[in-house]
Amino acid sequence: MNLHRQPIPVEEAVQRVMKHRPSQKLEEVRLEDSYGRMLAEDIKATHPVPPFSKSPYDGFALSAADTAQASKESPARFVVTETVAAGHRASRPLESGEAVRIMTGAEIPKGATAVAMFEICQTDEQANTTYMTIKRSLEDGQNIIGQGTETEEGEVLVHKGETINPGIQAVLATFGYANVRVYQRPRVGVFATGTELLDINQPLEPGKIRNSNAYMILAQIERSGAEPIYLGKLADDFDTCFEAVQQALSKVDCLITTGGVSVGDYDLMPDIYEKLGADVLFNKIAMRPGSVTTVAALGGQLLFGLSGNPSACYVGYELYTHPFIQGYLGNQRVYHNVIDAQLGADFSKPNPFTRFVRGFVRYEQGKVCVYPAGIDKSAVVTSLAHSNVLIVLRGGTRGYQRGDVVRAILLEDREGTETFQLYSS
Ligand SMILES: Nc1nc2c(c(=O)[nH]1)N[C@H]1C(S)=C(S)[C@@H](COP(=O)(O)OP(=O)(O)OC[C@H]3O[C@@H](n4cnc5c(N)ncnc54)[C@H](O)[C@@H]3O)O[C@H]1N2
Ligand code: MOO
Ligand SMILES: [Mg+2]
Repeated sequence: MNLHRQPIPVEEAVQRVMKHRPSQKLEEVRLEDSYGRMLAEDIKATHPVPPFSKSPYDGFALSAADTAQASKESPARFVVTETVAAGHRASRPLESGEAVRIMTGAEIPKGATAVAMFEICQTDEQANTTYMTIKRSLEDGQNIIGQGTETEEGEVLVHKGETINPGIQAVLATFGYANVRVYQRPRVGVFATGTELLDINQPLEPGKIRNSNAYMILAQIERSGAEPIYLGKLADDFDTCFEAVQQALSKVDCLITTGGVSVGDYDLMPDIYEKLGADVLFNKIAMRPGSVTTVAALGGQLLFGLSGNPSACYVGYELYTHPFIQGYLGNQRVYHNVIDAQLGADFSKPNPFTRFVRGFVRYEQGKVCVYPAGIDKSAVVTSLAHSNVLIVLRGGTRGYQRGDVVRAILLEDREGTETFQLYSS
């Protein structure tokens, strides 16, 4: 066991991971299963929108020229020839002096150049004929949504690499994309290691704790847009762990383990990487928490050895595993977005290494503030419950005061950013 590991800067660790940027695979999914997936094709308008000129109101379609002289004193009078509901078409073109009763969304009949809303029209019946009178003039094109006025055929509306949101799903449906090409979600395996771990449905026993990290990581993987595969928990026994890890590699795109990466007698991951012949990219980072986060590469696959301490595990995932997963997903903006924000509370602990404080955002009188979410210790789990940012406190600083401007990494923002920038400058 090498007790003297050389810590590398966070940026360097991120770079070493991203050098292994994976290639993407495509698949087709049904439109109803596409929410949150990343588009692998540009989406073009396959027809104009709207595909035909239509009425935006319930009213009467008529020729605007017929209303040119209409006034209170001498209203224009029309014969109502028929009623056209949405989904139907007029039986014949309109002639001068005729109006068609038309409903919102129905196609404008030939010969009509405007629509008068019901509210400005009067109707009356005479000898089985319905008449409509109007006391004001209309302009050509008034109250008509013209064919193609929203979008012309051939226009690229959504680009490859965009994440499908409800609006994109509506656009896809508009153009009849029953299936859509997206980037495959990588299958990310998760093992929790530790003889002390109980399943979540087991009662507490002396010296044991429930396995919380696995469930946290499964949700983090989901939040990153990948497919989590829970592979179970492993006792700290070398042969068991080695076999399990080796076998898992053939079933997943990349593998996360939690626990066993430090220098303890039962921290087995370093020896497992060695026996696998994996290339350890780093095993010590100048950061808190998560300094022992270890990443190894084996034949194009990455093995993320996250810490067992819950907060360290959480931070290690967001800094290193999240951007790597974005690579699989075809996302150009692989890193979490960052903002400058005011620190909402004093943070008096000195920061020998760059510190990633789990916190949350508040908007206060137009200002964006970030607050530490609770006890700032690597071994703490409860403060994670209210965390949606990592507050970045520079290494080599003696503490921060409320009101200081700090950087915060946004964990729940979907936008992302192309460059990894920990500090403003
Ligand atoms: N002599 C040294 N000791 C330690 C060092 C060091 O540099 N020298 N580093 C400390 C730091 S920093 C951290 S962080 C931890 C990292 O430990 P490991 O990643 O090896 O993790 P374990 O030892 O397996 O477990 C640590 C802690 O976390 C709990 N744990 C583990 N798995 C889970 C789980 N799935 N759910 C909930 N909690 C879990 C475990 O019970 C331990 O309490 O090492 C320090 N030691
Ligand atoms: O990796 Mo430990 O969390 O640095 O405290
Ligand atoms: Mg340990």
